[in-house]
Amino acid sequence: QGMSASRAQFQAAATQAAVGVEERIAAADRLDRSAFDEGVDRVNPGRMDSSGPQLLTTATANEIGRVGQAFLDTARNTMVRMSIRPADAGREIIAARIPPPDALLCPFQPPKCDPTAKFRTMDGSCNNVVNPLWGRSQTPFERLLAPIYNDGNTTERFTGVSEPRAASVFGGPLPNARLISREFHDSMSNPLGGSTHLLMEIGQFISHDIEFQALSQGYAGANLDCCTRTNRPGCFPIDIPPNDPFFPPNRTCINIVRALPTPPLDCTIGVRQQLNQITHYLDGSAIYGSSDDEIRDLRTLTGGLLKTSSNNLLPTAPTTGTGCILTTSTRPCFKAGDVRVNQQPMLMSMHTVWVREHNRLARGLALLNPTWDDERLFQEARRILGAELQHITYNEFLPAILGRRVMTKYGLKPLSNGYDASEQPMVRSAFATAAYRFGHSLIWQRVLAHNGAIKVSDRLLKDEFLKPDLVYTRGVGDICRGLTRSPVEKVDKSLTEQITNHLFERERGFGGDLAATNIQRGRDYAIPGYQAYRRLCELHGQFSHTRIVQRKLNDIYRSPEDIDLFPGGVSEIPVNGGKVGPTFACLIGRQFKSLKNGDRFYYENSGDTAFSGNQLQEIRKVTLASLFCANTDIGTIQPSALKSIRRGNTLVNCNNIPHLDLNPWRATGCVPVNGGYSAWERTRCFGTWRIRYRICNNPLPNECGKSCPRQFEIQIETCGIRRPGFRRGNAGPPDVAMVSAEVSRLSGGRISAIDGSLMTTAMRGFRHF
Ligand code: HEM
Ligand SMILES: [Ca+2]
Repeated sequence: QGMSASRAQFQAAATQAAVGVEERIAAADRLDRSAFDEGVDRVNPGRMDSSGPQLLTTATANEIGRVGQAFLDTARNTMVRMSIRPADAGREIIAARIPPPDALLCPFQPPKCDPTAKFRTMDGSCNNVVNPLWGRSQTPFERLLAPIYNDGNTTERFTGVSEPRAASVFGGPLPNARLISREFHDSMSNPLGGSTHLLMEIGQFISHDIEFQALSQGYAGANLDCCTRTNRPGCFPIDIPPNDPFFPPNRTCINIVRALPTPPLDCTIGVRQQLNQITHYLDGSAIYGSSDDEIRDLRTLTGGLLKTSSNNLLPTAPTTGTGCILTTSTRPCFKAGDVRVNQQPMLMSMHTVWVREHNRLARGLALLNPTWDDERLFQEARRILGAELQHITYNEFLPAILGRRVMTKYGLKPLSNGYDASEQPMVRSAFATAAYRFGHSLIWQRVLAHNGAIKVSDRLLKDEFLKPDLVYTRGVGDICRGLTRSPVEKVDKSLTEQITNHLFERERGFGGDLAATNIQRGRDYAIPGYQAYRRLCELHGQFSHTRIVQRKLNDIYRSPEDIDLFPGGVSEIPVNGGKVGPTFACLIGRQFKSLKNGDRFYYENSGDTAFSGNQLQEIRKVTLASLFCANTDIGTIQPSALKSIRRGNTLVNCNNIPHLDLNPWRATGCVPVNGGYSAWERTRCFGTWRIRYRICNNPLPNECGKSCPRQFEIQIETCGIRRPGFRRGNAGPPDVAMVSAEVSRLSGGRISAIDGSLMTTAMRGFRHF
């Protein structure tokens, strides 16, 4: 009773709170408009700082962001009307579960699904047929723990609705993110013996398949300049503390914009959430895009192929309107299923290899199944490629990162457990903002291209950001070979200076800092601190840091409860056989468990969407080594490409690398029927004659490998005498019109009429149509 009364009150307050929300948002827009008009925010800024080109936020995301802003505004206003302290607002509003007032339109409307569809949708909807929006592109990240927004600057566990986590549990501000970066995340190079830089690149590629946060933009898609105009809803810049060892004195700020707000998926009035612009599923969206519009642009629409440019490179992108904002390169940048493709050449190469793999599969399928049209070839190739990507992730990549014990604990090994429709596939915000950014510690400072005999290019990463040149000059093969012959860094607190001082640098001293960005981003999402996740993972009471690291963290943070998740997690001692510590192993393990068990199309699943046993056997042969062999001129490679060349993993000729054989994909998708034809049948007698006939049961002649040269065969025979021909002496020949009508009926309309001469041949023997 009490509960429902207060819900009604909440509902009434929310309805009132939503009044005038459009005007309030318009006022914020005017601020951005003036920043744009005055040349502060620019579409093509000279400096890019940490987040890179924010231009990459899609129009769809921007629209949802506006609605999100309206929801947030309503939430805040509701709390004021209910006289609830900002400090309690978050907890109260989550508990109240208020449906949106009529004034606010929910941007998440479930689509109609075809539950029998064999292929994934492009946007990931309808994967879960009961909750068709789960995992769709342009839906919110999910959370493991309730956020700690610091509205009103309080320090309690469950707090406000929107302002970043900013306060220490002892009161006062958290340590500055740049300060933590430079004091804690030093730039020592600690190579990880035995592994290659490919471990970094495939890790990044996987992240670009499952998550891409929408960031705030200014007027007309301009990049917000939060260092010049600070106090705006989309701004969350980092002040650079004085005496920075690297940045010059005239640089005082790192430009960070906030992630766009979105309503939660159920559109209750609640706390700020963040938006994932791509499909949460590991489904090849980095290759195909996350919407019907994107894929339309990437396909040739013949033979199931994806577009390429000369030398079998990715298709090129126009310089404007695509997130391609290069000013330094003379060569065009690339277009792919994920717009971040142009970030650096190792990533561009990885994208290229996958597009080539798709086209290789489509061509192979076309040879085996000449009757398949463009759409069928495209979807079947996409389905195989998605399986290959999942197999590489769960069979090669994750075991290297997590070690055998963690793989077993979360059921991540191939062949362990199946689809669970109640498992939410969505990417969790702690994973997106911290745990899976462990990969930033893997980054080696150089980009190598290798031609098999010698290094043909060996430059600092900062000189390759946002430039496709190396791909054009050295080619994808040399860059892939470079990846399998470069070292990778240990996962530890050290991150290369290439990303902590020089990220996207175009003017010396004005690069971004990815470590500081990660910390600031965690606060933007208001994920709780490191200790909260230790408790979630049942690791509290144990120590996972060396004493030196522990002491450093104690020096920087006033309370252990204040420690941000990224620095706390990335600096842990790795688990046995893995590369990350127990907290990140737990968060990564849980995420990939839900991406597996929550994906109806996961490649090992049985049921309607299953691959056959023979097909699975072929998919299980796929490795990064076979992928590179099949799609580049690499020629030789070590079989475990994530591991460096050494005894037991020496270079072998690509001919000796097992590879996927497409034969099990010959003529799938139809049920072979009795040799293709039905049994012979006879009509009743019409006078002294009747028709003998059989029908091809295949969807098309020759489908399923069964011979069925024609659709329909007839013969006209005399009643009582079972042999061809019309016996002289009986009552006259059959009536042409009657036979015609009968044949038309029997053939299901496929043969509309036969004339006299056809009838004569049918009387002499078989007549095929
Ligand atoms: C040269 C290599 C890389 C560069 C330059 C790079 C750069 C960046 C940048 C600029 C962001 C956006 C930061 C923000 O504003 O919040 C980001 C996000 C991210 N990075 Fe990296 N990164 C690299 C490699 C990796 C690797 C190897 C991994 C994982 C194995 C990784 C995982 C992530 C994740 C999970 C995000 C969040 C993505 C999102 O939700 O939008 N990155 N990275
Ligand atoms: Ca995806």
